[in-house]
Amino acid sequence: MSTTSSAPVLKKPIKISCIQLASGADKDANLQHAAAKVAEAARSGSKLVVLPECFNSPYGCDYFPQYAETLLPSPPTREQSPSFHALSAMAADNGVYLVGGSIPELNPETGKYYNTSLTFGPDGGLLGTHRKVHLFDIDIPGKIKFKESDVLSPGNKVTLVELPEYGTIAVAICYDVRFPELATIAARRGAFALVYPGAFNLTTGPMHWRLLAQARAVDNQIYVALCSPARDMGASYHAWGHSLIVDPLAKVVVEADEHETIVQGELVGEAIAEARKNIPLNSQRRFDVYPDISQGKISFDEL
Ligand SMILES: NC(=O)CC(=O)C(=O)O
Repeated sequence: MSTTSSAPVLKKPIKISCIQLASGADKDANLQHAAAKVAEAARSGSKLVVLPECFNSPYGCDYFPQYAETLLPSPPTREQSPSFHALSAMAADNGVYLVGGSIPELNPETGKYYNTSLTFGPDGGLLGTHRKVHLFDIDIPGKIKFKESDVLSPGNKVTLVELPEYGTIAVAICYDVRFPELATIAARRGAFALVYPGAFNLTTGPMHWRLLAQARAVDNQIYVALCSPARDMGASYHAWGHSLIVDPLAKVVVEADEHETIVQGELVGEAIAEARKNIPLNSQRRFDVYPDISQGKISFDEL
């Protein structure tokens, strides 16, 4: 049988905002627009703000090299990464934790590109970096073919980010949501929320976007937030939108349509505790029958 931690995973309520940002090809304009929206979310009381995958560029393999920024050595200069500095300022100016969507990254030493999410604290300091672990390589004939691995390299860590007054969140990106192991490891290591900047599309979005958010929530009895770009039918990739927040019982708290908007919810520790008390999965696991995947050799980006 398993052991259960009785420690609260969320110390006090926190309001989260997922900004379903409308962005285009102009990076500077995207950064300015994101800053205005983060300020709007903060004014409404959110202390945890999330931006979408590739929030400052179009999404697609053709765009990654063109928009890539250099993040290492950290901190990068403004010339190396204008987005790093813009995100740090958005967090500090508004006193919020900011999961800064994702940006294309170039590691100049290896020449490899990544899809990378940066999380900043209310003082503007970098708290965590997640490189998309599972690359979006799919081929659904007649519908969508996408091969991130043509350009990108995968990250190799589970990313847990500590928000000192609140607890720990896990950050991963889009396709990562399809892999329950990563979510379960993060939850068993104490995360109160799984936060995924993501950009599903008009084929996979209606099939799986909400389902996957609810699946990760019900598996792990914690909150799940998915933050998409707004849909732009003039872009080469048509994002599904539908940013949403799901509670620890897998109920959809709020879900957007496809247009630019901010979806918000209050995350409370009692909801996690109650879900886990009423349906006590954590004390019923059978690690004598199957292994505990949260133990053993795991690569963490844990700050
Ligand atoms: N864009 C992604 O990374 C993933 C996606 O669209 C899907 O899994 O579907």
